Order: sequence, then structure tokens, then C-alpha cells
Amino acid sequence: MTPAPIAVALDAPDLETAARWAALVTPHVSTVKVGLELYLRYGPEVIASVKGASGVEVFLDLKLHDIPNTVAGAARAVARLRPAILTVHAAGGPAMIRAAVEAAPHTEIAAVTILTSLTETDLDRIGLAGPADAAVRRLAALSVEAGATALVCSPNEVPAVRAEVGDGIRLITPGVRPEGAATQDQARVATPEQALADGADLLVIGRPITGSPDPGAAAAAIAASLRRSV
Ligand SMILES: O=c1ccn([C@@H]2O[C@H](COP(=O)(O)O)[C@@H](O)[C@H]2O)c(=O)[nH]1
Repeated sequence: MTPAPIAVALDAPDLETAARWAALVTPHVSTVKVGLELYLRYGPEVIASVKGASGVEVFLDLKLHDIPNTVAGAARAVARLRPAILTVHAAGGPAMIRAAVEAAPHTEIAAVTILTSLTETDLDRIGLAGPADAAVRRLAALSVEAGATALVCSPNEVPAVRAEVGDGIRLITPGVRPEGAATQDQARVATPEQALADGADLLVIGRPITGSPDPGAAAAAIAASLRRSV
């Protein structure tokens, strides 16, 4: 069976837990995601540990955001680990995004538009007044112009972003919660089925899977539900 287009966020406190979660979910999902917590604690060794013997894609979610020269150096440093995907913040601007793209030619650079934890009130307060999807759309357009081939946005913005950037750009959506699951610190959310129906290419799901007593079964259940919904 083809693994579901899900990136499981391995936000674990230690490497053993992350590797165990990865082994449990990789029969069911295409991708595992390593974020700041694991990478800052363990560095490059985390990539091999979560990959194990499986062919799962590794998504390195470091959300780089600095001046172009610094981001180029950071992207070059992690490119040798050959992650499938590396994130940068779109708000770093076009020169910074292009620097990452050029520094990591074998890795897909995904630009994070507006964090899915932010509400419209938060956006007003940080000076991005207006509906979230207007800011997301603007950041999406500049990121693609700068060479990003993937974008991170909430599932709610997928139709607007797709209309802006067209097909051929991978849309990655955190802020995904199965029906009835707690939203926790996520603000702009949708169900996995809705996200997929709206055209998301890769769904990032963490705690609804890793917080389950059986992460493998939780991943399998969401994957099965996605298969039924298409
Ligand atoms: O806008 C963003 C960008 C990245 N994330 C990351 O995705 C996961 C979501 O985990 P859940 O447990 O499913 O909430 C997490 O690693 C974030 O760092 C995001 O949530 N929103």
C-alpha cells in the first residue's frame, strides 16, 4: 500500500522516543519531520536515527530566518545530510529564500508563510492586519518567485495559495486535527480529510499521532481514513 501523504512531527524529548515513533509510523506514512527540539539536542545524528532502515523521507523543519549569508551557510551545513525538505521563514524575504535554494540544491526548500498557531488578532498585533489568507498569499507568491518549490500554510489557506501559485508547488499543512481532537496551540486548523480535499500535498500531524498510546495504530487509522475519503 502507498504510504499516506503525512509527515509525522517527531517532537520528542529524546532520540530513543523519536526513533521508536518513527519505526511505528513509517509503514503508514511517507515522511517523518524533525524539528527544533530534536535537532538542537542531538544535531545531525538524529537524521539517521529516525530514518532507520526504511526509505521514509526526512523533513528537517528548522525554519531558518536570518540574513541571506547566514541562512546560506546554515542550509549548506544541513544539505550534506540530504533531508528531503528544509524549511525557511518566508518573512526572511526573497534574497534569503534564494540563498537557501542555491545552498541546498538537492533539498526541497519549503517557505513557512504564517505559523498555524497565529490567530487573526495575533497577526494584527504583529502588523499583518487583514485576513490571514491575504498575508499567506503574498508570502507564498514571493517565496515561489525566489525559488521555493514548497510552501507551509494552514489547511484553511490551501485554496487561496493554490490559486496564487498554481500546480507544481508542494503545499504542506500543519494545523491538522482529526475530527474532535484537541487543537492545543494550533489556531488555524482543519481535518486531514478536508486538507486533502482542498488540495494539500503533505499533511503535518504530530501530537494526534505521537500522543496516542499506540502511534502506529493512530497513523494507520488516519491513513485509512484519507484513503476512504478520496
Ligand atoms: O506553521 C507551522 C509550521 C510548522 N509547524 C510544525 O508542525 C508540527 C505540528 O505539530 P502538532 O503536534 O500536530 O501540532 C510541529 O512540529 C510544528 O513545529 C506548525 O505547527 N505550524
